[in-house]
Amino acid sequence: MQIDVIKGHGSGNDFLLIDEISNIYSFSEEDRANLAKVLCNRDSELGADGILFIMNSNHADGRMRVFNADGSEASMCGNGLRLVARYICELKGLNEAVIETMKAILKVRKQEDIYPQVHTYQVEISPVLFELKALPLNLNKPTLFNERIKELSEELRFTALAVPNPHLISIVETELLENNIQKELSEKVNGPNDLFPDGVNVSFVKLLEKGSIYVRTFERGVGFTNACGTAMSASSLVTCLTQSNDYEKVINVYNNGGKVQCIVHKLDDTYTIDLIGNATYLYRASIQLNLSEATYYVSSTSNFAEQEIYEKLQADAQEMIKQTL
Ligand SMILES: N[C@@H](CCC[C@H](N)C(=O)O)C(=O)O
Repeated sequence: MQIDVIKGHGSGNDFLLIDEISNIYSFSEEDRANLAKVLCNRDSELGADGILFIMNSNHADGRMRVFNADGSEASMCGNGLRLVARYICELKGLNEAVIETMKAILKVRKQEDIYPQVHTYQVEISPVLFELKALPLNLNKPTLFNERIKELSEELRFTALAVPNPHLISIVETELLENNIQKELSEKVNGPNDLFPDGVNVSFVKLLEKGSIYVRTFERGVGFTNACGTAMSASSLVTCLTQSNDYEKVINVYNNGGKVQCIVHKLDDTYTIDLIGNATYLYRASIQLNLSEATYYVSSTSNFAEQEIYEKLQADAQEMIKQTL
């Protein structure tokens, strides 16, 4: 069969967008998982961190389903939602929209460019849940805020939250970004395990200066990615809870793929986060696919001329990381 995809990225977290609004593909659930495994394979022609299926919704302007590179489905994807926001807004001629995700209907809107000529979208990250059963995390306590998990590390402190995909966040010093600790501990908990039956995304966060943080994430179902939007949002919230940053103020979040901005809102005990950043298209591709044999080839591509401009944002972000990390 032939399918058309757009490859795009948010902060270098790259995805294949498949439009099931304009095309009738009729994928089974098994097909979706297999598509993710086959097309996202980095040794194949396309390769990506995941697939974003863009679908019609009965309750919203569109619906997003996210599959990680290993074929697992995630409840949410912040960087991916910016790409889907752009796709749906452009398809339907909107400046703002609501998009159905697995666990919530979320507001998205086109934003002022975060960097000259870089397509920029703002997406809502919500609901935010601290109850350990929401991740789930099997510890004998209701929540985990800046505390040790003895099974994982004697030294590090963690906060666990679901936004609503599961995240484990640790605020660290630079030395801890320079060794293998994050990879080693992430590999223990990334996939299903006794502590996190559904696995977890693991982020190390370094405070750079007031209003600026650096976040690196080992993602469930993928491994280290250039950036993870939900992780950067969750990390921003954790730095507000620890009083290193302020609610309602822009937090610049640097990552290995560039930079986004987060604004954390607190209303009584309810938190929501605005995630603002690029939604960059790389190219459009037509694929000839043989799913039963798990093979495909790309029959044609056409480039969007957006990456060169994005790389200026990325170079500025890398300079900031180099100077402050
Ligand atoms: N990179 C995404 C998150 C994708 C899902 C994640 N790997 C999970 O399994 O929860 C983002 O930008 O939020």
